[in-house]
Amino acid sequence: MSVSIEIDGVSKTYDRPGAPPVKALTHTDLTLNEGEFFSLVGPSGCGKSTILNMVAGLLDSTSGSLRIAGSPVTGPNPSTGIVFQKATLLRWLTVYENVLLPAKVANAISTSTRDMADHLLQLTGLSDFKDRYPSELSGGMQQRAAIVRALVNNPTVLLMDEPFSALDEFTRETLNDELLRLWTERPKTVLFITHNITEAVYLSDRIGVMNTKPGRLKEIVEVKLARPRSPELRTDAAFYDIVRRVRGLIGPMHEETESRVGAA
Ligand SMILES: Nc1ncnc2c1ncn2[C@@H]1O[C@H](COP(=O)(O)OP(=O)(O)OP(=O)(O)O)[C@@H](O)[C@H]1O
Repeated sequence: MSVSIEIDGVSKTYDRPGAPPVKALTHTDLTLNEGEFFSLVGPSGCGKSTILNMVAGLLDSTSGSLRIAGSPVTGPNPSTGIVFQKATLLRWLTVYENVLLPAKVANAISTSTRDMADHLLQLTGLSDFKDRYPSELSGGMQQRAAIVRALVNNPTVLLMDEPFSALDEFTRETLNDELLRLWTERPKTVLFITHNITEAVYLSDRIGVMNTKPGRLKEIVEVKLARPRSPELRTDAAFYDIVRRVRGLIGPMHEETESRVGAA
């Protein structure tokens, strides 16, 4: 199995003018294999987004190195797709124009890009909405469009920072299944951040459990559950064993974080 993302001795301290620096992440080593679905969970402020933003090339590390497919991360990379908690669609563009935007910016719109956009819009049930504007879509539909936009260039790496946390439980579970379908159809390495432990277990091959003060990777839990996964899995005893294990590793602080996020 080839290595996809390498995080090697990475730490991050945020310098703040006129205020003490914030040590967000201590020495962290993590390797993701090609095609792996890997989630990061942990209490608020443990450095999950900091790791994702460094892998995305949006943030420099203070020390250590990050590589994707063997090449150092030096900035945003067209072969890395990113989905954030908010869909960040441009409100003056239609859904179709939004999903084609990264290809347009990269000057790479071709028949195959359009075919890919059409295919992904169909897979996510958005075909009939492609000429609508973001404000005409529900939150779940907007997030589907953001996922299609991230996948249109067929990136080798997909980074997702709490992509479903603003959605209701039913929509979240539906999108979990859609995401797994898309990932199975075109395998890619996924780094996924969530506060929802059942979501992490349902989606992932492995889960990195982080701790705070200072932010660090505490343990990696393997999710040895067969694929393809389907909703019944959520009531399976083996599934719940893993959920309990991850919850136990995070500790009681997480209950507070989960309810805060749930209430948001
Ligand atoms: N630009 C910044 N300047 C200063 N401190 C920052 C900055 N960004 C993040 N931090 C701090 O770094 C630490 C890690 O933040 P980060 O957002 O990576 O955590 P997280 O685990 O993703 O949190 P959450 O689950 O709440 O999104 C926190 O203490 C946060 O306050």
